[in-house]
Formats: sequence, C-alpha cells, structure tokens
Amino acid sequence: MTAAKATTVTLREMKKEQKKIVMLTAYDYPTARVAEEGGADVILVGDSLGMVVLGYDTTLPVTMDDMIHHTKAVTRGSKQTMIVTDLPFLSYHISTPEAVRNAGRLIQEGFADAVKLEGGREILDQVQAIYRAGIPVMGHIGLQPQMVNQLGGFKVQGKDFDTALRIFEDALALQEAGCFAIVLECVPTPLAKLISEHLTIPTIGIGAGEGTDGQVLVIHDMLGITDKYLPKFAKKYGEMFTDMTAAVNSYATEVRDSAFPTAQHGFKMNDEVLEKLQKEINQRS
Ligand SMILES: Nc1nc(=O)c2c([nH]1)NC[C@@H]1CN(c3ccc(C(=O)N[C@@H](CCC(=O)O)C(=O)O)cc3)CN21
Ligand SMILES: CC(C)C(=O)C(=O)O
Ligand SMILES: [Mg+2]
Repeated sequence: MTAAKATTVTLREMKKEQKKIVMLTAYDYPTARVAEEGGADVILVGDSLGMVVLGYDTTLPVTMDDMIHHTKAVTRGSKQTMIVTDLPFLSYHISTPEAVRNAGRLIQEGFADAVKLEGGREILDQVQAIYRAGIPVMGHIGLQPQMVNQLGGFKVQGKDFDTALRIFEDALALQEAGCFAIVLECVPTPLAKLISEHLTIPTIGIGAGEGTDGQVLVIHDMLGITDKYLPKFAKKYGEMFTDMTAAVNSYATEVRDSAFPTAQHGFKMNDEVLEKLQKEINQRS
C-alpha cells in the first residue's frame, strides 16, 4: 500500500517511473474499507454501481443523487486513498455550466477528490471547464457504457483503422484539455499500448491489455461477488458469492436445527429480577 494518498502529480510520477497504478471500484463503506486496506492507489465510485449494486441492466438510470449517496459512503470508508467519482448519464451532456455544477457537487457533497466522464472530443468544453474550476478530471474512452444503446451492446471498440485512429486522437485531445489520466475500456491491447506510449498522462485499462499504465476492475467482479456472468476481461481473485451463499446456508440450517443461537450469543438477567417478574406476570393471568 502506498504510504500517502495519491494525487494527480504522484500518478504522473508513477507513469514516469513505470510503476503500475492500481484502481478498483467501491460503492459503499465496506467495499471502500476493503479496497483501501487491500492497497488500491485509486478508488473509483463507478456508475457501474447501477448494475452491480442497484440491479439495473445498464448504467443509464443512475442519477447524480445516487452518485453522491454512494460517494459519501465510500469517502467515510477510505480516508487515505484518492477517490474518483463518475459523472452519470446526462449530468454533463446538456450544458457546460451544468457539467461544472455537477462535478462540483461530487466534490462538495460527496467529498470526492476527482471526477471521471465518458467521451472524446465531443466533451472537450466540459472537460476544460471542470479543469479550470480546479477539479481534477479523468477521461474515459473506448467502450463508453453510457453509449450502450448507440453501440448495440457492451462491445470492444477500436478494432478497425478509423475507430482506432478516432480513439487515439480523442486520447491526445483529452490530455490537451486537462485530464490527469484516461480510462481505456475494452480496446485492443496494441491500441491501448500505442496510446499509453504517446501520452504523458497515465492510462488506466479495463479490458485493454497489459500495456497501460494502470488497471481498474469492478470490485464485485474480482471478488467473485456477482452471480451474473463475468466479462471476458475480468479476473476473479475470490469466490465471495459461493462463500457468502454457503455462510447463509449454514445460518439457515443452524436456526432450523436450533443450533444457533447458543448461550454465548444471548444476554443474562439477574435471578431475583426474573423471579419478581415471573410472580408479577403470574398474578396478572
Ligand atoms: N460487473 C460489471 N463489470 C464491469 O466491468 C462493468 C459493469 N459491470 N458495468 C459497466 C461496464 C459495462 N462493462 C462491460 C460489460 C459487459 C461486457 C461484455 O460482456 N463483453 C463481452 C464482449 C462483447 C463483444 O465484444 O462482443 C465479453 O465477453 O466480455 C463488457 C464490458 C464494463 N463495466
Ligand atoms: C469500469 C469503470 C472504468 C467504470 O467506469 C465504472 O465502474 O463505472
Ligand atoms: Mg463508469
């Protein structure tokens, strides 16, 4: 675990020194505690919370109020780790002033350290304005889950020349506009490597191969908490769904068998008080 909380400056130093950046999502107090104690450099309060903890099929229903609510829980759980929060669908598309206002709410009300938003050159105005307000901004290109309905699913992006070049140029433009780092999601490994080599700011990959400056995963995926299928790019480092289901099963069995609770899980009462109480109750019946 890094001693001090990461900043935009130390993350850039890590890229220079070729030290990999470890990012992980967290959505509430316990996942934030686990991410921090486990040694993540950066915690992302991702809008994936809509799918992972709220049960929606996409990230589109997630609101600013949802993001603030979860960011507050995460910042209460991790004081030593940089916290980046996603701007949700439609919170930065309508106008640049609205984007700055919403980014500011994540900082002022949620206590996030930085914000992330999806998109390339079409959102440069918003990125610049948020940056000028003093709020660190992280970019996010490649697969942009908030575009799922236009993309026709959660699919790899940048396989052909035109889209690969578009993503490359978007990365350079985001760096120029003031982003301190960029997430590359679901792009071919060679494209992510090319982009990472041409940027001075760190890239953080998810489904983008080993050539990026850092990695990010959804914590429920890597812990094996989710019962849904796992995206191809994710790796399970635990089997928490199986472990937790087994624990619930043991509890259910013990309750049904009257094996739980035992004396150690209960509270005693003074014998005299109990006798007096029994007498009192007997007189009434
Ligand atoms: N649990 C979870 N993990 C994530 O990484 C994640 C979310 N949810 N929600 C928000 C986005 C959506 N993401 C996803 C979700 C699914 C695939 C997926 O199923 N990909 C297919 C390949 C599809 C194709 O290219 O045709 C795969 O097999 O992994 C990819 C990214 C990544 N993010
Ligand atoms: C998958 C990561 C990069 C994300 O944006 C999220 O968790 O919402
Ligand atoms: Mg997201």
